[in-house]
Formats: sequence, C-alpha cells, structure tokens
Amino acid sequence: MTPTITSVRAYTVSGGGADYHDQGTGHWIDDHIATPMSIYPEYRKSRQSFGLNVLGTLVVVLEASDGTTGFAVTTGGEPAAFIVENHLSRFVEGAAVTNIERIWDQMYRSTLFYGRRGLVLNAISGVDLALYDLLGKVRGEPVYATLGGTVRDELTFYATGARPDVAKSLGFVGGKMPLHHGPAEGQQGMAANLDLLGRMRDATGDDFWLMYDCWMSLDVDYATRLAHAAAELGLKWIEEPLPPDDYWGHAELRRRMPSTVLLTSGEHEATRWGFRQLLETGVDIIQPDVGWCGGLTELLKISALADAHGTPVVPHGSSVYSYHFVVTRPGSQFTEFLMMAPDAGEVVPMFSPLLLGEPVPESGRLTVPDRPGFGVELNPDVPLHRPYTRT
Ligand SMILES: C[C@H](O)[C@H](O)CC(=O)C(=O)O
Ligand SMILES: [Mg+2]
Repeated sequence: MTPTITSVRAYTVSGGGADYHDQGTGHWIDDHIATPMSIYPEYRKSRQSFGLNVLGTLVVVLEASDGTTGFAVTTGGEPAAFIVENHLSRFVEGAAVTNIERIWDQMYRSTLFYGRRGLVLNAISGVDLALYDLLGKVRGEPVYATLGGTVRDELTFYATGARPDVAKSLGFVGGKMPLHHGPAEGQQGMAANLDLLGRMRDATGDDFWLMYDCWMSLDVDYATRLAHAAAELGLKWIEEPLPPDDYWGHAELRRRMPSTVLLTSGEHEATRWGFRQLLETGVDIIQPDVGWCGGLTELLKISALADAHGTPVVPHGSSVYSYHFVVTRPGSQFTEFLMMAPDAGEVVPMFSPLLLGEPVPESGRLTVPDRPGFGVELNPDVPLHRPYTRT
C-alpha cells in the first residue's frame, strides 16, 4: 500500500545553510555588490545592511506512515515556516506520498490571494522538494530516477564568486563575478567594473568563460553600455541586469546588446506564467531557482516551456536540488556552483554546515550520487527551531 504523509514540520536555522547570503562579515558575497538599493549610498557597501539575510533558512520535514522521512531546505525562514505549518500542511497531511501534482496545485490555488511569487513560492518550493525527497526515499531511488533518468553521466560546472582566476585553476569551465558598481556610481564605477573584468581576462586567458552577475541593479542604458564595452573583453553573459518585473526592458536590452553577449535572467522569477513572460522577452538563458520558482513540479513545466522556445535552462545555485534536475535535462548543458568559502578560494558545500553528504564538484565535474531522494541528510549538529508548533 502507498504510504501517506502523517506530518509536516517547518523549522528555521540561523547562519549560512540554504540562506547562503546569511554569512559573517568579510565574505565576498557581501563586498560592495551592485543592487537595486545602490542608489542609496548608505546601503551600497553591504547587502546585509538593507536586509538581504533577513529571512534565513527554511527546513521542511515530512514523515510518512511507513516511518520514512523526507526533507528539503530553502530560504524563507520564520514567515515561510508560518505559511507551511498554518496553511500548506492541510494539503499534505493525509495525502499519499505519490500525490505531488495534486498537492502542488492545491498549494498554489489556495495561496493565489496573497501568493503567486516570492515568499509564498519559496514555501511551496520547500514543501515540493521535501515531497520528492520523501518519495525517492520511500521508493529507494534517487530523485533523478523519479524524474525519468539521466541524460548525461556527469555535470559540468561554472563557478560563481569573486575569483574566476582561482575557479579556472580548480577546473571550472567559467567564472561569474558579482558586478560591484551600478549606475549611481557613474563613469568611475563603470571603469572599475571594466578594469576588474580586464584583469580577470588577463589572468584566465581567452577561452575561459567570464560572466557578470548584475543582481537587478542596472537600467537599460547602463546595461547596454556595459555589454558593448565588456564584449571587447569577451564577456559571455550579462546576468539579471534589470528588475525582474521589467519584461519590456529585457526585450529592449536584448535588441540593443551585441549579439556576442548573452542575456540571462530568472533567478527571482517564479512559476510557468512568470517564465512565459520572461521567455517572450528573448532572453538567451533562463535561470530558475528550484527552491524559489515553485519546486521541481513547477521547474519541469518551466523547462518544457523553455525547450519549446529553444532557450537553455541553467538553474540558479541550489546544490543537490538543481543537480537532480540538470542531470535529467537535455536542455541544461552545464550548471552553477556557488563558491561559499569567504574568499572564494576553495570548493566547500554550498549549504554547509546544514547537510550531510552534500556533493561538490571535483575538477569542475560531478557524478550525481545515486543515494535515495536527494541523497543528503540534515546535520544533527545544526540546531533546528520550530517556531509554529501545532498540536
Ligand atoms: C553573486 C550574486 O550577487 C548572488 O549573490 C548570487 C547569484 O545571483 C547567482 O549565483 O547567480
Ligand atoms: Mg545571479
């Protein structure tokens, strides 16, 4: 008999974990990175100063009637824990572990009046990923097998961090750097952005991919100028240059940018409907985050839509949750690894120290482990807090 889900519990964790922006001081990920808030000088130096790490990590744990447990981690912290415990749990508890599509549909429809994207979709994603982990563990198969099996033997990675030169020596195919200066920092900022790119090009040679992650900080005019100047230095792509709601700006920017530089976006987009709009702008690669876009159930739909547009899907970060997806998709030729060492100088597990068994690329490559579910466990040494206990 198919086991049913007997309980849903939502926990928070502070520091690191799935909220990878929640790092200590001196980390490259909070070192004067251009953001939508950079127009305010007082919030320019640090993203934590305007609250980037305010949510923290969400851990969703599911228990089945046969005693199997599944779990997932994402961002969303305490407010997402409230939504999971007090709203979404009703669609999960009592359901068969195989009923993922129905549970997703009920979670999405029932939250439309206050959801659709952002925090609510983080919470839905967390539950959805935990459902896949549980189903895999009940069946004794890795999630990639549940999705239909692999299309490649190993994953190929580019690295995101402050040191593409180090990433090259570690075997990655490319390095994506955060852009440090936005339009409010004028011509001097633009020159510094191009100078860093030039130095990294000198250090890595002509064939290494170099990309700039602009984290929603630019406008069409600045992004156009940056793309033309950076094309001379062999920039492969310009990522998320505009606020996600500006679909029209994305279309205009694609028209104005040189054809040699790719336009990529989507890590802050959610659901098939959001991605439909983004795909129609003509972006060259979409980058859904499986922990934010609606989970695997939704990512499969987004990816089918992208295939029909001929647009590759290269998911944003998300460690094992991305790896089990990418290894099953012909349209996802490579994947991202976020360098979480404070100086981006070595490979460490992205969600460290929260997970046990979290695999990392070696020489820029990884065979996805065939352990059941997502193949990871919660580290018992990391304290979990359950803010909304139900009786
Ligand atoms: C480096 C970026 O600003 C951000 O922290 C991560 C990201 O957007 C990405 O990995 O892509
Ligand atoms: Mg990005």
